[in-house]
Amino acid sequence: MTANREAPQPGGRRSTVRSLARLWPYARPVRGTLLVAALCAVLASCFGLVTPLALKWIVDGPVADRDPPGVWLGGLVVALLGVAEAGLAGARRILVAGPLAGVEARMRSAFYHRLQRLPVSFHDRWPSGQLLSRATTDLMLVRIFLSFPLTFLLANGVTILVGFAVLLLQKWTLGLVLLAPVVPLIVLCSLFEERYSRAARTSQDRVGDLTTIAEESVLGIRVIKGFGRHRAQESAFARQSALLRESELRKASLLGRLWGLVTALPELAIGAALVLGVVQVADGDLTAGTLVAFLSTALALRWPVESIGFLLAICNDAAAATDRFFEVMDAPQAPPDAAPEAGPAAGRTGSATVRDRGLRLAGVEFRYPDAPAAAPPVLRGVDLHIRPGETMALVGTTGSGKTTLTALIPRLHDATAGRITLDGREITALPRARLRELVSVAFEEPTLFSASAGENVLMGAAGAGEAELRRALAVAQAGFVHALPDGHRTQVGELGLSLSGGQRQRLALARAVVGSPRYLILDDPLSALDVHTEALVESALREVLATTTALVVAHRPSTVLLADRVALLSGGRIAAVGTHHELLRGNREYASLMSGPEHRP
Ligand SMILES: Nc1ncnc2c1ncn2[C@@H]1O[C@H](COP(=O)(O)OP(=O)(O)OP(=O)(O)O)[C@@H](O)[C@H]1O
Repeated sequence: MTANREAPQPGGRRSTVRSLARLWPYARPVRGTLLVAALCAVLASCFGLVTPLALKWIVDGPVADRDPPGVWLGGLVVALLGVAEAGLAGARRILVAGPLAGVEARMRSAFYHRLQRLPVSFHDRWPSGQLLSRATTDLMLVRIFLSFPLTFLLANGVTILVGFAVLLLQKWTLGLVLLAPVVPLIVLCSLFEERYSRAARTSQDRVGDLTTIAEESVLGIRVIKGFGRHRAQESAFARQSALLRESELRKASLLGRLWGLVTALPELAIGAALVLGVVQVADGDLTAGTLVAFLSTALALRWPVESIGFLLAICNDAAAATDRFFEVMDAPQAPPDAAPEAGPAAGRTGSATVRDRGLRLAGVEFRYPDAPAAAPPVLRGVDLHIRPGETMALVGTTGSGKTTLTALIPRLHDATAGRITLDGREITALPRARLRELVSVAFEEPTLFSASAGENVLMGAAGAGEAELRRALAVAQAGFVHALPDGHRTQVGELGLSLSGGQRQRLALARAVVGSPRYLILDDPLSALDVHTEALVESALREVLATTTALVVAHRPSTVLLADRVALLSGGRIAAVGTHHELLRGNREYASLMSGPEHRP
């Protein structure tokens, strides 16, 4: 059980700066704070650079003149500079912490909002771990970038420029010696950036794959235990974990090598400047104080220069995270709702001619977006009319497209051709919210949420209250809810796994009927019930079905008998429509499906 769906891979070489620039709309509201924080960092660095000048003054002044009060004064100035530097660094951190946590939270909300609105076909394609890791680890990397490297790249850049200006002013010959490593460092950094950005992307994609395996293992723990697959699952996890470790080590090795060179080259230059400086002092071309100040300034520039390596690394991690974030944010959304119609008829479905009323599918074709080009559509030329108040059973072999067809009516997928109308009105012309008020669905797999049993049911209809909840629970024969410790307020646990399959199915059914929808779509709603409960649910459902127009996917005669007519789906088309008995007598495929191959006309 490893991730078999793959998130789309990025194509081509990307630019770190262009990727990071896309964060601007999210960072914009806190730009003032970021600017003040950057100023604090620049000021702190500048104080660090003033300290060597104070040292020069102490060495060439009070020390040379043997003036103890002067030395004390100099010491006090140096101490105050240090305190100011530390205070500014602390202030910067405090300033950015709150606003940037806000940026991260806003990005996460925007991401979640987007996920909720992306079409089902997107979620069919993307592994859940890839989405989870983008919403968590990647956004954390983005916050780290905004709070640390963004300001420090600016502050360190300014510090390096000011520092070198001071060095050149103090003694330009020695300054040039220190500038010698600049060109090799630029070449090294650009080589590093190219390689590290690829490694960062690989690593973050692997975090997503690992998250998918972990999530599947937790959700599928019953299957894993039931089939004794924990060792196989563990080795799948270990393999993915090893891949992640490998890419993390690659990142560490690239950063280690860069850091080594970024540290060594300036150290060599400082060593050379020291030797040259001492010779110049001996020759009387330079004062000892200037040499001390020069070397102190050079040493104060060590951190801004050495930090370039890991600041670049964090920038690349954040750029990969930003790309991954926007891959989801840029994914095409479901087409927008049609513009609302003006006038009193807007939003109503009741103005149809008698012929059009009810649910009608005309020439409907559907192909999954990721199906191979050569594969035939799952549904083609589907024509079906369910009259108002009628219940139609949909029967077909497994994989014939029944679930696919039911998904087209609430527009979980859009038909690739043909028309679906409710009381003569095309579903694509209805706002989705209105469509989903009119059409209610109980899926074959009854998904529940970490909420109370009652809240799970009431999700089926906005504004429904206690009375509707009780009625829906009664219809779905879900009276077991009242016997739970807190009645319908009892939490049902993640995915409802604390309930039996039949109990989950009855809650899902209650959710579908709670809003007394005008159209009801039930995908094999009774499959997990025992014969006794099934009979009870069926008799209650008959009452609900009498007041709605319903399409019920059925595998068993008992479910089919709830329907007025039956449609047989075969080869992607509606092959026959009639009553259960008519089809049983006249259609060999139907008879075989309902009763086994021995039941032939
Ligand atoms: N998300 C998807 N992407 C691509 N193909 C899909 C997808 N979902 C289903 N299919 C394919 O569409 C076809 C119809 O599937 P569907 O689930 O509609 O069948 P069904 O009649 O409901 O089957 P069952 O009775 O077993 O529930 C199958 O061949 C299936 O492999």
